[in-house]
Amino acid sequence: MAADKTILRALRGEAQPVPPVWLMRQAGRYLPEYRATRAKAGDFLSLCYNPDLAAEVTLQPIRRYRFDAAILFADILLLPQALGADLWFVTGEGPRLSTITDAAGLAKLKGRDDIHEVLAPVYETVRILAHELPPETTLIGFAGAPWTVATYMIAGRGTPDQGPAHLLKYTDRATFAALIDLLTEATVEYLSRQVEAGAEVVKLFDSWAGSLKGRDFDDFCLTPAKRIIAALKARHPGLPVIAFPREAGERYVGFARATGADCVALDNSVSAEWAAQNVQTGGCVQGNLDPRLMVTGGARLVDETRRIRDAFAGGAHIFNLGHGITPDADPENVHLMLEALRG
Ligand SMILES: Cc1c2[nH]c(c1CCC(=O)O)Cc1[nH]c(c(CCC(=O)O)c1C)Cc1[nH]c(c(CCC(=O)O)c1C)Cc1[nH]c(c(C)c1CCC(=O)O)C2
Repeated sequence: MAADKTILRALRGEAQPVPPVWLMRQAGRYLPEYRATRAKAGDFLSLCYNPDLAAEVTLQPIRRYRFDAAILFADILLLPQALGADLWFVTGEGPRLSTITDAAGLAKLKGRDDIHEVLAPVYETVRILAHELPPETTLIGFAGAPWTVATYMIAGRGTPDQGPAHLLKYTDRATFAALIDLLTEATVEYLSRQVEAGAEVVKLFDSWAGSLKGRDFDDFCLTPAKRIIAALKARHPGLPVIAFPREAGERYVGFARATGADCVALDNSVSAEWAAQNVQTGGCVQGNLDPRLMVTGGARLVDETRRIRDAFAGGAHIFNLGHGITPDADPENVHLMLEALRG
């Protein structure tokens, strides 16, 4: 029965007349019911660590839109916190972390097996969801990819060009590489526990992959993803994995084969027509509608939705945005997109 879920069929490589659909950040500030639950929790991190409320916000977009997948409500920065970094969110600005700038800072972090006490509420959220989701809905667990998580740990915040992480990569390569290794190993443990708790698919978010070029892309995006996917599949045979090397451009070509991912998620900087010819030939793809269309709506949203659906109709495809839906999106536009996709 489970194998008949639309998302799992796509991940096995099946083309479907209407592609399954979910949205990155589908539980988020554009929904009034999310804002109400976050207010009840107090703040974003309290919401992440409250299993009942985190499960509630995960379910909200499923009730409203009947998406084919639910993504666990958590954040990629919970793992650095579990490794011992300080983490807080500044309203209207984003995340802040204590910084890792040298070997001494790295040495203070915990080991890959010492993360589970902090992350236990996340596993509990997964268990609740595995129980509460409609039987046709696939539950996706996730983690940040090592490079993207490292960029936040090194800079202590989001950065436009990931400058501090690139500098550490050149000035103290041993520390930088050791941080990537620790994150690679800890991510395997973290995702493994999510799968044991009931996640059916896992997704690796490498939001800043596009700033790695040449050999750096191989060493710090591709190779860690390959190691994580191989270790997870050894422990959980048949586990489908979605990889999102955002803004990888030409490097999307062959990424699934090189890493062992079952699906590559595309941002909206590549055209669906190009990706159908150059990426989808290697297996399932996910994406790639511009999230701005969820703000502007109208005929353009309808046309672009159908264009992307039709471009990928020859192979396996999971419909999604090219990046997360934004707080200024109109919830009605999600209905408009779903009607265009299914009609
Ligand atoms: C880089 C990154 C982060 N977190 C994540 C990424 C990778 C994907 C991407 O590139 O967007 C991933 C993430 N963050 C969140 C999820 C939950 C699942 C989902 O609905 O997609 C997922 C999968 C919730 C969240 N994570 C965050 C929110 C908004 C917080 C709030 O409610 O105030 C949500 C719903 C906060 C967050 N978390 C992060 C930042 C930079 C911010 C601040 C920016 C912002 O406010 O949008 C780190």
